[in-house]
Amino acid sequence: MARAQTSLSSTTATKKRKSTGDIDEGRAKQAKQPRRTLDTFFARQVPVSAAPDEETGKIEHVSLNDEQMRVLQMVVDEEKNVFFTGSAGTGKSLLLRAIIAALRKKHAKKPEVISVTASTGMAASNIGGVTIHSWGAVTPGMHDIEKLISFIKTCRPAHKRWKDTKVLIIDEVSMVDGNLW
Ligand SMILES: Nc1ncnc2c1ncn2[C@@H]1O[C@H](COP(=O)(O)OP(=O)(O)OP(=O)(O)O)[C@@H](O)[C@H]1O
Repeated sequence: MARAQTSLSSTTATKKRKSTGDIDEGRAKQAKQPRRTLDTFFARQVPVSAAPDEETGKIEHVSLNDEQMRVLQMVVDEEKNVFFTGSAGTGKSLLLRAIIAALRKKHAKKPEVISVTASTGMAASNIGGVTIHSWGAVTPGMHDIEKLISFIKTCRPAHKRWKDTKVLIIDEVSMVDGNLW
């Protein structure tokens, strides 16, 4: 329900912006800001990496809810293998951006240990990453794992990425071939 309202208001804002200019542009900007409740006002703020359509370099700070914060801790502090999912609009993308920001901060001296990928180009561009296939020289449809590994070894940049990476993020992982992962 909340998600439906969010997309409805942003669609309306876009239409209005075309016809009436500055005032509605301001409203559209306001609508994009997350709402702050009393609880979130006192909660710990964490940085999130900027969404690709936002100004570059801008670091936004948000208050994660308890569940989001727990997942962030499991990934960043406890270094666990985590699969998180949820219904539309439950805050997965925002959490992922917070995780990426926290990992980049933690591994600031060795940025190559973090790889940000997704199963599709669209999902990858939303988090400032690349497709898992181009990142890892993974040939779609190649089901023979031994062959695939031999192929990856011939592709030096991809092979290096596989070896250097300590944290591999895959957004929309459910769309990745189940034989591979
Ligand atoms: N902790 C939070 N504080 C404030 N706003 C939040 C928080 N978590 C999520 N939101 C807001 O809720 C909206 C939906 O979040 P988000 O896009 O991350 O959900 P999602 O689960 O990725 O949705 P979808 O599956 O549809 O892509 C966004 O506007 C986001 O800014």
